[in-house]
Amino acid sequence: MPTVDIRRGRGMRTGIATVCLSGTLEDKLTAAASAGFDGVEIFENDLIAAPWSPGQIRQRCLELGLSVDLYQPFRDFDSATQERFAANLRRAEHKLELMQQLDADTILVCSSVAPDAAQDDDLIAEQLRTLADRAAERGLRIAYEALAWGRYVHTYEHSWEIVRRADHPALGVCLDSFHILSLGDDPAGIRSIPGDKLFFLQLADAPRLDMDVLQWSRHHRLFPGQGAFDLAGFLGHVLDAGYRGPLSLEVFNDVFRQADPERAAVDAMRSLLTLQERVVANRDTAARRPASTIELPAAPELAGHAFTELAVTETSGPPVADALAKLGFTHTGQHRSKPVQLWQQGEARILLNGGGRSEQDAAGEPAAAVNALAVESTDPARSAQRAEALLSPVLPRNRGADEAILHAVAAPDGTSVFFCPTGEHGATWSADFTPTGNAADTGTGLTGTDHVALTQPFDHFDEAALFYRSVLGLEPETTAEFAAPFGLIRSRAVTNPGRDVRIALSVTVLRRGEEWAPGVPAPQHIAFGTDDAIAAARAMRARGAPLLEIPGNYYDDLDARLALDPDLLAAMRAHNVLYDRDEHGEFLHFYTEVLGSRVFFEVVQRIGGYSGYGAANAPVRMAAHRRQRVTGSARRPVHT
Ligand SMILES: O=C(O)c1ccc(O)c(O)c1
Ligand SMILES: [Mg+2]
Repeated sequence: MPTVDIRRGRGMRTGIATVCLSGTLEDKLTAAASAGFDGVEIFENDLIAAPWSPGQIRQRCLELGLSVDLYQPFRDFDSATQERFAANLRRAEHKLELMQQLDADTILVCSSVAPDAAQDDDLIAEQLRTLADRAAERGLRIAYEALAWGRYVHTYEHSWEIVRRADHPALGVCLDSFHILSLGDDPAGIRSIPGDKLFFLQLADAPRLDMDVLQWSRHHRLFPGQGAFDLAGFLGHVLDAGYRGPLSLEVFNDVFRQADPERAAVDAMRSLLTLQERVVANRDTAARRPASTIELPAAPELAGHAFTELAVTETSGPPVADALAKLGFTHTGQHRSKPVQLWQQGEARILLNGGGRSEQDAAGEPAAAVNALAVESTDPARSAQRAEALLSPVLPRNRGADEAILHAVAAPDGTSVFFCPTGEHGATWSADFTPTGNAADTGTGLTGTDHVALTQPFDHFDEAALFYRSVLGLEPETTAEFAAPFGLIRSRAVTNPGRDVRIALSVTVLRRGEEWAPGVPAPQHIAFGTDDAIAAARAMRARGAPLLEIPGNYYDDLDARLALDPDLLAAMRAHNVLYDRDEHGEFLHFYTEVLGSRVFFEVVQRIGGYSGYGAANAPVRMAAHRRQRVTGSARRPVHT
């Protein structure tokens, strides 16, 4: 059996197509190398636009430690007409010559989409055999790929049938997970292709979209683990068939094309590391594992939100503290060495860190933002080791003597993620706080933290979803998309199996312009759980909490749609409580106004098995927050 390279202890050889990354060829190669890829697929357009000769590109790749695993694509090769075929063969000779200078031994020929594509298996096989002969003379190989929108050949079964008929040692197939999984083809059939005929493997995930497959492929591909395809199952079949080439990513994505290539390459590498881990986990016996497996520290089980930390300033701190008091929290502790307050109610804990730097945001609002979220881990040190193995920045801690060691990493949006031990809090981080001696408030019925919701930077939404999935071992829930007052929003939550850690990520679907950008920029919120939302709203209102007012139209529509119990509807209307339900249960929730630049709180009551986030109500909330910004705090009088 051919051996598999093991470089840097990272399992199978990895590769990335230059088309995945933004920038010029130089930017792309540097980014691929610094993220630790072994090789690249060079896209023809990137080479044509590069100032270097193919020989110089080869030299640059050598310096960077990258092999050129594939040159691609060669389009519309086969042809029903003799003249066209002769011209294509001439074009191919030029490219084979170039590949020798580039030191790339395999070229990807994709199935024809041309109007004059041959529609005869024997003819295509014969033409490919001719090409394979020419390649073999130079010691090169042809990998034939079925594009999902190929004119005649569009399935991997068909591409293999043609390769089989051609029966040439320099001709094999290129499998691309997107083309196969997008059409709903069963990848199990790959197992019947001889491994030495699998010349190349391209991996891409994608969200499930009901759209033209070419548009889907060219704009919406994602790195493995970011979309809806079962890439681990797919790769399992390919490895079982005996494929021993690199795992190479080929992702066409409009956002990645604009994003920082260094970061995108790290995101890409993280996806391949996690994919290999999942393939190994799918195997029941060691004998069936890939010859070189990666060893990642397994993700320890998580057991709830320990605390969430807000960075506030001298201006934003006092109103946030005042709001917490009116929500029924007690200031129970003061950090021994830092300007940090601990506020608590039930198992809900908020740290107010007065070390926030910027005094104001662009709109003149005093800065207040989530800067850390802390989850309980059954093995915090291993959580941090895993994060590091998955290329996440591990954060240094400047801690005072005797203070708890907290393991922390930076999430893609810069939020610190702390891993705290489970169980008795006194023994660990909370021991860093001196009790204030404040008597615990009777509270307003909040039990703990239900979720933390963070708007992601436009360029990093899919990266963030993969980060929480791979690094923390959380599972993504369904993606929701809704039209909000200031643009389309996409949201996706990740959660642990016990659903006591929930992080809700959202992003604008199109990049926001500068001209019209009202509303709350990049809002963040912390949602607390309760067993009685109406009672909590009533109690908070009585204390003067800055609760968000919801328009009457919303309740009229709820009544029309759902015919709720009139007393419940009246209570929700009186207390600005919103409602949602699904086949599993019901959801009552309400919000505070925005406090400072971007943060607010939510209170949620889950009834039955409801596990969503009331996404349908988010546009109403956003409009209400905008109104609050425009009119100032215009609350209705207190009803108790
Ligand atoms: O979209 C394309 O044209 C295209 C080109 C080369 C590929 O390998 C591919 O999967 C798609
Ligand atoms: Mg492809």
